[in-house]
Amino acid sequence: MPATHLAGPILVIGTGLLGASIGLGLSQRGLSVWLQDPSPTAQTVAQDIGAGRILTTDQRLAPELVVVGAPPDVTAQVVAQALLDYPAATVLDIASVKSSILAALLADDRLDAAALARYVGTHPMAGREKSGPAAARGELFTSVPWVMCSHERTSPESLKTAEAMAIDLGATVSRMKAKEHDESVALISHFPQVASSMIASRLLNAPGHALALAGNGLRDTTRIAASDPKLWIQILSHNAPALVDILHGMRDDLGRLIGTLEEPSAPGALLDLAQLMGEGNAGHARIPGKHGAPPQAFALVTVVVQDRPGQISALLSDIGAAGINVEDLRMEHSAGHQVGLVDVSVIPGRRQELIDVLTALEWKVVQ
Ligand SMILES: NC(=O)c1ccc[n+]([C@@H]2O[C@H](COP(=O)([O-])OP(=O)(O)OC[C@H]3O[C@@H](n4cnc5c(N)ncnc54)[C@H](O)[C@@H]3O)[C@@H](O)[C@H]2O)c1
Ligand SMILES: O=C(O)C(=O)C[C@]1(C(=O)O)C=C[C@@H](O)C=C1
Repeated sequence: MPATHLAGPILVIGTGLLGASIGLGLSQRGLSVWLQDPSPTAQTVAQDIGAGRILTTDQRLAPELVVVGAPPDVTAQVVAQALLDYPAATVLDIASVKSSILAALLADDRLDAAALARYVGTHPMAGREKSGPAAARGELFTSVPWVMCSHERTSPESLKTAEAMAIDLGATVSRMKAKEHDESVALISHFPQVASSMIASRLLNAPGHALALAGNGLRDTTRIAASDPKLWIQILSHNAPALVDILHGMRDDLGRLIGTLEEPSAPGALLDLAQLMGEGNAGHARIPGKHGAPPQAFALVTVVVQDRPGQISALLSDIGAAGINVEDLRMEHSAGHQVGLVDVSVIPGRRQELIDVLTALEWKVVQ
C-alpha cells in the first residue's frame, strides 16, 4: 500500500467527480474516508466504487481533514458549516475559483480567527469533461499541479495538512494568492473552455458529410466542450473580470485575422498569417510537460495495435516488463479500420531501447 502523510479520518463533503476521486485515492492509501452528499445517489455511487463509507446523520466523527467537493456556488457556505461542525479539523475546498469563496468566508461573522485559520482554499489542476462519482478516478491527480491558496490567517499546520493530502494523491504542490490563482486559471483553463465551447457550437448546423470527416484536430480542440454547463456557468461567472481581459485580446486577434483573410492577396497578408501561426507555435511551446519538465521533454514511440480487447494491456505489460516507465499515453482510432495507433511517451534516453524491445516482441512500431 502506498505511503501516506495523513492520519485520518477524512470527510469528503460533495462526492461528485472530484470528491469521489479524492476519496478513492485516499482510500486506496488505506486512510479512513467518510462521504457526505445531499444527493443520495452521488454518495451511494461514491461508496460503491470504493471512495469511502457514507456518514450517517447519527454518527459522530472527529475528522483530521474535511474536503469540500461541492459546486463553486455553495462552496463557501459548505466550508463555513464544516469549520463550525468540526472545530479540530482542517477544512479545504477544491473549487475552480478562489477569490470569491475566500471573500465570502472572511465576511462570514460566524467564523472567528481560529476557525478561519483552519481553512485552506485549494485547486487541483485535473478533471474530466464528465461529472458525477461514476467518472471518478483515484489516479486523477498523479503528477498534476495542485494549487494551495492560503490566506493571511491560514495556520501553518492546516496548510501542511492540505499539502500532505495533495502529495499523497501524487500531485505537485504549488502556492499562490487567490487573486493570482484566479488570473492564472482564467488564461490556462477558463479561456480554453470558452474557446472549445465556441468551436463546437459552430458545428450545430454542420452537414453530416462534413462531420463525417472529423479527425483529431477537431477532437483535440473540442474534448472539453462536452463539460457540464451547470458547473461552468458558475466558474465563468465567478471569474468574469479576469476572463473578460483575455477575451478582449482574443477579439483583437480575431479582428486582425478576419481583416487579413478578407483580402488574402493584399501586400503583407501572408506575412500576417505567418506571424499569427508563429505566435501560436511559440505560445504552445511554452506549455510545460508532465512533472513541470520542459515542453517536449519526452520522446514518442508510436505502436500499431489491433482493435480488439486486451491489446493495450498487453502492450503496457510488455513495456512494464522491460522496466520502462510510460510518461504519457494517447490512442488514435481510424474510423472504419481494425487498427489503432498508440503514442507512448518515454524519457528520450530509453526511446531506442523501447523500439528494440517492442519490435523483438513483434509489435509494429511506426518509425
Ligand atoms: N470537473 C473538473 O474538471 C474540476 C476540476 C478541478 C476542480 N473542480 C471543482 O470541484 C468541485 C466539484 O466539481 P465536480 O466536477 O466534482 O462536480 P460534480 O457535479 O461531479 O460533483 C459535485 C457534487 O456536489 C454535490 N453538491 C451539490 N450541492 C452541495 C452542497 N450544498 N453540499 C455538498 N455537496 C453538494 C452534488 O450533489 C455533486 O455530487 C467544483 O467546485 C469544481 O469547480 C472541478
Ligand atoms: O481536463 C479536463 O477535462 C478539465 O476539465 C480540467 C481542468 C482544466 O482546465 O485543466 C478544468 C477545470 C478545473 O478547474 C481544473 C482542470
